[in-house]
Amino acid sequence: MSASESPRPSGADRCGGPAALPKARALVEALPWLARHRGKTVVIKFGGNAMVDDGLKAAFAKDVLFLRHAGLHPVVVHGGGPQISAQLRRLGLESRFEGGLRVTTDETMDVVRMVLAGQVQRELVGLLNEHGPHAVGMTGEDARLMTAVKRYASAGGKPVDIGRVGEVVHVDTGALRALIADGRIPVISSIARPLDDKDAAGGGVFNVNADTAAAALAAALGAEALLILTDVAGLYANWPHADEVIPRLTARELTALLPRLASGMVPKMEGCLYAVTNGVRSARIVDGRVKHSVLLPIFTDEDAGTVVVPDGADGAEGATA
Ligand SMILES: Nc1ncnc2c1ncn2[C@@H]1O[C@H](COP(=O)(O)OP(=O)(O)O)[C@@H](O)[C@H]1O
Ligand SMILES: CC(=O)N[C@@H](CCC(=O)OP(=O)(O)O)C(=O)O
Repeated sequence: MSASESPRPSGADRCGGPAALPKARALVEALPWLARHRGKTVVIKFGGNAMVDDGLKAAFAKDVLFLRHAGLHPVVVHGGGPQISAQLRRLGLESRFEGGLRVTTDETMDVVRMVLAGQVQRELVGLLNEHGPHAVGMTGEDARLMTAVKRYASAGGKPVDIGRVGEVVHVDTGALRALIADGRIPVISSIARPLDDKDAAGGGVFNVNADTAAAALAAALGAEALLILTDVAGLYANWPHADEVIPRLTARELTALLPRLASGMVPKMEGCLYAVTNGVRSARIVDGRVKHSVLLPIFTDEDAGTVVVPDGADGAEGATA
């Protein structure tokens, strides 16, 4: 059939047919959220466990770019625990954790820095920059972004020395804000510069848990939201029974729950609590195994994972990312 003989398409066909309607509806539904979040900063922590699949990584990069093109300012903080452990294994070195924190010798720290800044961060920057000159990688060492003091783990109420593990005590957002203002997407590795010259001797740095780093950055930036992507659907009420995800917690409710939580979730929920008690409007644990899990809580009023809100926040759930 020649073009002149083609039947005249119906109105619906010309618009992509009835199958396209849900797409159009989704776009229209996103409109109020687009207006609401425009110009706001969102810190997204991409956990090492959610980062094991290439398809998920590519989808994550697209989501982050979508946020950027929708006028938000995404800041990515990445993990890499499993990737560090794999590299240590290859080198014949052991991985040991105390209270969810890696025991970090000087030798371990070299591997942590190499894997986080040299491998995981590079890969994410590369994926984001496949679509344009958007992403810039940094560690907490760059422009003194994060300064830390030595952190101890706790066992039976006693402090345990876990080596070169740091607790962020100061964030200098200058370079980060300049990148954001320039429309770039910062991709940050959780390594910090020591406050004390003695810890910094010989170029020493600290290994910071990536959830903790993301929370410190979200608070320092006055972010609208902190999203933590991990490998579970949210915070389960009766762990290890993965039956019921807690949809929403206030800061006070989370404070009461924290002493009963198991290790993987402790730095995440502590980070959420820190963020919402230091100016961030909402902090959410999201299932990073689900493609486009970043977009749903920001652009729809779908319940996703577990959201933590400051005490006294109204019930307007969709208003929180
Ligand atoms: N109450 C809970 N709800 C959900 N997951 C929990 C809970 N308590 C402990 N976990 C564990 O925390 C893990 C997530 O933390 P982690 O392994 O450090 O992930 P990531 O690499 O994303 O930081 C989950 O896979 C789960 O095994
Ligand atoms: C002190 C400490 O434990 N640091 C972490 C840093 C990476 C991290 O936090 O990665 P995930 O988010 O993937 O767990 C580590 O060495 O594994």
